[in-house]
Formats: sequence, C-alpha cells, structure tokens
Amino acid sequence: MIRIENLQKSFGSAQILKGIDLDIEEGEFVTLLGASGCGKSTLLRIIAGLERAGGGTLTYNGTVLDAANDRIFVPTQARQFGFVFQDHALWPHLSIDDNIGFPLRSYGWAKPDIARRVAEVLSKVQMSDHAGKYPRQLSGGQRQRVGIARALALSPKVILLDEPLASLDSNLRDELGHEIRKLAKELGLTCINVTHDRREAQILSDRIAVMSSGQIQKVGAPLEVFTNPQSVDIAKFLNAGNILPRNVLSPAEAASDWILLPRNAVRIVHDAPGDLSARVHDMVFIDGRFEVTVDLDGHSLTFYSETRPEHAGHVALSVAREQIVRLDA
Ligand SMILES: Nc1ncnc2c1ncn2[C@@H]1O[C@H](COP(=O)(O)OP(=O)(O)OP(=O)(O)O)[C@@H](O)[C@H]1O
Repeated sequence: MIRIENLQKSFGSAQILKGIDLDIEEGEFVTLLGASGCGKSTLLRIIAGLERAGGGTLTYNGTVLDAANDRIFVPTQARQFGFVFQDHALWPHLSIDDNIGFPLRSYGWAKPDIARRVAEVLSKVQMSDHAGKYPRQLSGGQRQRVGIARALALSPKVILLDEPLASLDSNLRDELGHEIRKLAKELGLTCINVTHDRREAQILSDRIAVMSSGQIQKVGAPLEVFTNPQSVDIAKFLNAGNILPRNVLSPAEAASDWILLPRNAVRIVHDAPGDLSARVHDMVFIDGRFEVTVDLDGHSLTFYSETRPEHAGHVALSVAREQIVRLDA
C-alpha cells in the first residue's frame, strides 16, 4: 500500500502541495484529477522520487520512501516503479525491442533473458509484430503501447502514469484506456495516474482524487465523485451536471443554497403537466441521444433525452428529485 501523509512541497515562496493525505491500496488504480497548475504532477514526481517532499511522509508497504523531517529519501532507481509518460519518451535511434530491452541490460540481464522478456511484454500490449521497427514507423497509439511495454519490463508492482492518453485522438484514447485498465487488473498492478481529462479518469480509475490549489478536495469511485461532488467548484470542474440555486426548483428554499441536478435526472413528459415548464433553447444529437438545453426562469438547464422534443417552444419536464444533491458554495 502507498501511504501519503500530510505531504507538502514549496517552490520558493509558492506552496504547491498543502498537506496531501491519500492511501492507495495494492492493485488499485487511482487518478489525480485536476486543472493545470493544481500540483498533481508535482505529487506524482514526489511519489516517483524525481522530486523531494518538503514535509510529510511517503511510505510504500511500510517502508518510508520520503520523510523530509527525518532526512529519509529513497532514490528513484531503488523504488523500482514503472513510468508511462504522455510523449512515450522512446529513444528514436533504437528499435522497439531495444527500447524495451535497454533498461534490462542496464540492470545486468543476460541477452536471452532480455529477448524473452521483451517478447512477453510486447505480446501483452499486442505489439509482437512490430519488434524490429523504429519509433518513427509507429502511430501515436502504437508508440504508447511500447511505452507501456517498457514500463512493464522490469515487473514493477507500481506504475506511475502521466497523462498516458493525452497525445491520442479520442477514439484511440478510449480504446487504449480500456486496455490499460484491463492489463492493470490482469497483472494486479497498483497504478497512479495524473490527468486533467475527466473522461480518461473515469475510464481508467477505481478511485479519483480531485485536486485543486495543492489540496485533495474529494476522493471516491467515479460514480461517487461525479454524482456527489460536494462543492460548486468541484461540480463545475467535473462538469457534473446543472448547478442551480436551490430555489429554482423549490421556491420556498433559500436562493443562497446550491444544488446539482444531474443531466439524467430530467425528462420530458407528454401526458402530464410535469414539475416544470421550460422553453427549449438548444438541442444537439450526441452519443446516441439528444442533449437538450432549456431556459428555466433565466437559468440554463441541460438534460439528456432519448426522444427529440416534439414541439420547439415549451416542454413539460419531470425531475427525479432523489438524484439532486446539495453543494457547498
Ligand atoms: N521545478 C519547479 N520550480 C518552480 N515551480 C514549479 C516547479 N515545478 C512545478 N512548479 C509550479 O508548481 C505548480 C504546480 O505544477 P504542477 O506541474 O504540479 O501542476 P499540474 O497540476 O501537474 O499542471 P499541468 O497539468 O499543467 O502539468 C505550477 O504553478 C508550476 O509552475
């Protein structure tokens, strides 16, 4: 298990990590999700041993890897974690098998053992046919598969990923994302990923830690984080649904209270008056359903609909009120 306790880091006078606490279980896939500059890469670099913490403790299976106050710091090589970066970081002048074999050689592996291991990991990422090629002869997705194979070569128990899907187009991102998740589970890997991409986080992760301003604001399974994001800021960053003053749906309530109304909690009703009447403002067909935006007393409300609203103009809506959650301002 990886345990992060009150971890802190400053660059000059800027405090970048302000006391991070997080436990990551063996075999778990956790994503640090946050906007640019929130400190997620700095946290990953500290876990990797590429950066030292300024305070707090990092332990792995009970062994302290970094504790600034006790002057303990285990260097990167001794941590034996695997790395996958967004830009693949392959050596252009080496063939694919040499790219994967090179680190093994530097650990003193014998040639036949290297050849066997390279073949094994290439087959795990379905790249066996490309062993003799050079990185420039591969597509972005294929290069990333090689990057993953290289990370697996030394059989690390922990893999650290820095936006592994960022350089890929959207279909490929989903496909490789599902494969990475499957492979991680098959091999029982503990994975820590950083990204600002919500979709990537949801596809890959058992749990998501939402970061902003050097702190973890919310941790949970994707379903929990996206359906109960806790605050207006997190809900906005996650694009979790409609963020409305409570009194828009319940006029008796205080206007200063905020709620999250998920996009699947609203539906058009045809044969009943409904809870609300609203004016259709916009509509797009996307991912097999309509995304309808209505104007509700000056507030914009977006929801998913299997059917196209029959009449442009006004629609009657029913709201699944049990799906509404309160948000901290
Ligand atoms: N070596 C460094 N020296 C000084 N400042 C740094 C250093 N590394 C990071 N920072 C600063 O720390 C802050 C957090 O950076 P970090 O890279 O951790 O953010 P991030 O959330 O990963 O953002 P991004 O997604 O853009 O990489 C930024 O303001 C950055 O400029």
